[in-house]
Parts: sequence; C-alpha cells; structure tokens
Amino acid sequence: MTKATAKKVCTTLCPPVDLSGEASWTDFDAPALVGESLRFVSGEPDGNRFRVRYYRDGEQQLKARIWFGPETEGPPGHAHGGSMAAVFDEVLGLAAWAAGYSIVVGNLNVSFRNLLPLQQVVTLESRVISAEGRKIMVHGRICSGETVYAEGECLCITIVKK
Ligand SMILES: CC(C)(COP(=O)(O)OP(=O)(O)OC[C@H]1O[C@@H](n2cnc3c(N)ncnc32)[C@H](O)[C@@H]1OP(=O)(O)O)[C@@H](O)C(=O)NCCC(=O)NCCS
Ligand SMILES: CCCCCCCCCC(=O)O
Repeated sequence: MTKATAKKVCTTLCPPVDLSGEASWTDFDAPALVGESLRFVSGEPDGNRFRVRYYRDGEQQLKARIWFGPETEGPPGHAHGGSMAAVFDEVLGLAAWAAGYSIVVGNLNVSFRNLLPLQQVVTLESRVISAEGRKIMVHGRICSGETVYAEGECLCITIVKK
C-alpha cells in the first residue's frame, strides 16, 4: 500500500461512552426479537464506528442512544450522511418490528438538517405513524436537546410468507 492510498486505520479504541436512557425508558433487546443478523449498525458496542443502545419509551415507541464514532466521519469532524442513513434504516425498520410487524424496508427518505459532530451521544426518536395494508410508515429524528440533525421517513413493507 502506498502512502497515497493508505487507509486511515484507528488502532486504539475510544473510551467508553454513556448511552444510558431516560428514567421512564426500558431496555429493548433487539437480537431477542429479530435475531443476531442485525449488526451492521449496532453490532459493535465497543467499536469506533457506531455504539448503540435501544430502549422503549413510556408509549412503547423505540428510542436509541447512539454515538457516532470517528469511523463514521464524512465532512471533517462530522458524521457521514450515509452513516446517518444506515442508522435510520436499522432503527426505523426495527421500530416496525418492535410494534409487531414483520417487515423489510421498502423506501427511506432522509433530510439532513445540521452537521452532526463526531463522538457525541445523540438520540434517535422513532414513531410508527400508520399501518395500511402491508405498508407501515415509521418516522424518526436524530437529535440532541433542541437540535435536530436529521429526519427520516421509512416505508416498511410486511413480508409475505411464500
Ligand atoms: C419491499 C418488497 C418486499 C416489496 O415487494 P413485494 O412483496 O413483491 O410487494 P409489492 O411490490 O407488491 O409492494 C407491496 C406494496 O408496497 C408498495 N411498495 C413496495 N416498495 C415500495 C417502495 N420502494 N416505495 C413505495 N411503495 C412501495 C407497492 O407499491 C405496493 O403497494 P400497493 O399494495 O398499494 O400496490 C421488495 O421490493 C423487497 O424485498 N425489496 C428489498 C427490500 C430490502 O432489501 N430492504 C433492505 C433490507 S430490510
Ligand atoms: C429478520 C430480521 C429483520 C430485521 C430488519 C430490521 C430492519 C433492517 C433494515 C435493513 O436491513 O435495511
């Protein structure tokens, strides 16, 4: 590998981060519901890409505390848009499963509202908006306090057993 093509590799792990939820939230065990295959975003809880912890809020809606690590970088010091899209894909799809629907994601629209600084813990708030036939609409936003970093609209389609 030449210097010009050398890929930046993180050799040390970042320190632990606090992903604790609010007092009214309860832990949500995603692998217990959908299996161990769902690990693209949440599969490395101590890694340098994403660190994710799932909860249900008092209304049973899925919430996630998420840390975007240095390996999600896009614009210098900030998260890659695709990393946020991947997070929406997993969390909003999982929110439909958590609501009782066996789905895959058919369509995902993401609006990027503010640059998201790396190594900050943010919250993904999801809400199942509607269920019409096989179409389950789930909305979500990645935020911290009053700041909304991105909004996602996810059309999930229930799986038909053949
Ligand atoms: C989503 C998927 C299951 C739909 O295929 P299908 O079971 O044959 O169902 P249909 O194409 O008949 O679609 C069912 C309904 O959803 C709608 N729909 C499906 N995909 C859609 C999309 N991307 N955008 C908008 N509507 C969509 C269809 O218009 C149809 O609506 P209607 O009943 O009102 O006519 C299939 O396209 C698929 O497997 N896609 C890949 C999914 C994927 O890889 N997701 C990422 C991993 S989870
Ligand atoms: C059989 C378990 C499937 C879980 C699917 C949860 C949403 C994943 C979204 C995606 O892969 O694009």
